[in-house]
Amino acid sequence: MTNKTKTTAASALLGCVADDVTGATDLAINLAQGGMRVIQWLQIPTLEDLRVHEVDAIVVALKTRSIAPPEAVSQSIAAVEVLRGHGCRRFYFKYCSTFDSTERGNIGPVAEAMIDVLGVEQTIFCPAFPRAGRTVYQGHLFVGETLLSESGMQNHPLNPMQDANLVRFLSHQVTRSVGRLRYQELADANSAAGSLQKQRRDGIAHVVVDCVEDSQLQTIATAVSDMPLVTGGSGLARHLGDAYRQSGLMQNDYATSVLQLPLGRSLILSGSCSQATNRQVAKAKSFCNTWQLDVLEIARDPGGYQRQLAAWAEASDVHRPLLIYSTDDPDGVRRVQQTLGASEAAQLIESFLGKVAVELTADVGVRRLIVAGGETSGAVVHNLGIRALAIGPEICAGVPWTRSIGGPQLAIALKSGNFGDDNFFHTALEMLA
Ligand SMILES: Nc1ncnc2c1ncn2[C@@H]1O[C@H](COP(=O)(O)OP(=O)(O)OP(=O)(O)O)[C@@H](O)[C@H]1O
Ligand SMILES: O=C(O)[C@@H](O)C(=O)CO
Repeated sequence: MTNKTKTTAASALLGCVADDVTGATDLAINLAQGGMRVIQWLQIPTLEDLRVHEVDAIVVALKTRSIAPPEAVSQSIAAVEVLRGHGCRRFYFKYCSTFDSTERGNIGPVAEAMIDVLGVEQTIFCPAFPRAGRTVYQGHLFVGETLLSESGMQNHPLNPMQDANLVRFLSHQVTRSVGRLRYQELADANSAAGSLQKQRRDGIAHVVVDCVEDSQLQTIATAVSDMPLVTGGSGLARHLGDAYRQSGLMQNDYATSVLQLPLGRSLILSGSCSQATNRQVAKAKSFCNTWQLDVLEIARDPGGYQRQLAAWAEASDVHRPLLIYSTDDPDGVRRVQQTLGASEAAQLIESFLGKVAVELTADVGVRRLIVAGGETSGAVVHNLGIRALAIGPEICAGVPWTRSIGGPQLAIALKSGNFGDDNFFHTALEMLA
């Protein structure tokens, strides 16, 4: 992405709407690695905003994964309208590679509303991201070697995933029929495109796509390059640049940006309760000043608790990163939820971590910020008033360092709950050392 301010940037080809902030960053780095220039907005931009940055792909990060379906639909469509108004000709709806949703939505309702507003007959559902261990076979989603519903995601605090059969699960969320693009049809792009076409003729609007390896993502990207709307995780996005170049929609292949990232103290805020984040937090305790949030105490006296935490941060060793977390195992989460209610607890923690981010960047000199968890990240960037992100180098599959545009000058890494190996936090901070 160029940083030059222009008033007449050409229209971006691809307009993307992501249902959470870490998912959007994951999408952005994958598009960038496919040779596209990308900007990520943290709220719906204005047409004026979009004229300033010359890019090939615009990613709009919403926080619609866990809200009521009508509200998710209305925000997503508002984003699509701006992207279409800007001149985008291809659209991408990004959700989690673990298909995070409930029987009511929001993946199905949002995709269906996008189908309607864009006037298309069909879209695909491709959560697969083999490089991050997400594969789909016979319509079933796997995390590593395990079915989604046995992967730990069945205990998710907001959207427990208890059915790995995506055709069945998606069917509960949509009004039109759901089909499959089968493993056997992925031998080449023509065979995949042929199957999609046949299903389109048969009136199948939603097609769940099998995919167990990266080369199949390439095949799928080529097969769908003429589809106005695709939906999925971020794996497919890595191959869209090539597919669009092959079909003549894009000419250039851009290298990923080298970003100047600010110097200052490091802070890790973790609100994800995924198995991966639990392991990463456990590892990070050895090199961080560490504070585990007492959620019930926050509920009792949020102001007093925040003052205690700020005093601790102020007094702590400036050479060690700060680690503040509500991350807990399923029993700990259950105890909190039984007392406060699941969504009340979530909102309380998110808003508290958002305020902590504001206070510690303003008062303690934090300039490098890592946030774990999509909902948590959404709350933190909104509290900080950051408008957009420039995408930098990749830390691990799906997680880049980024630089804030608007709000405080920060290097920020937004980590999806399930991403990264056990040493993720250390690796991320070492990259900036
Ligand atoms: N100890 C806790 N008890 C109850 N709820 C918690 C606790 N800690 C965090 N939460 C809530 O759980 C939710 C975790 O969602 P979040 O999206 O941040 O992480 P994730 O789902 O693991 O990540 P991703 O969406 O990137 O996969 C947040 O709303 C958070 O506030
Ligand atoms: O697709 C993924 O797994 C992530 O980008 C994500 O959305 C997790 O919240």
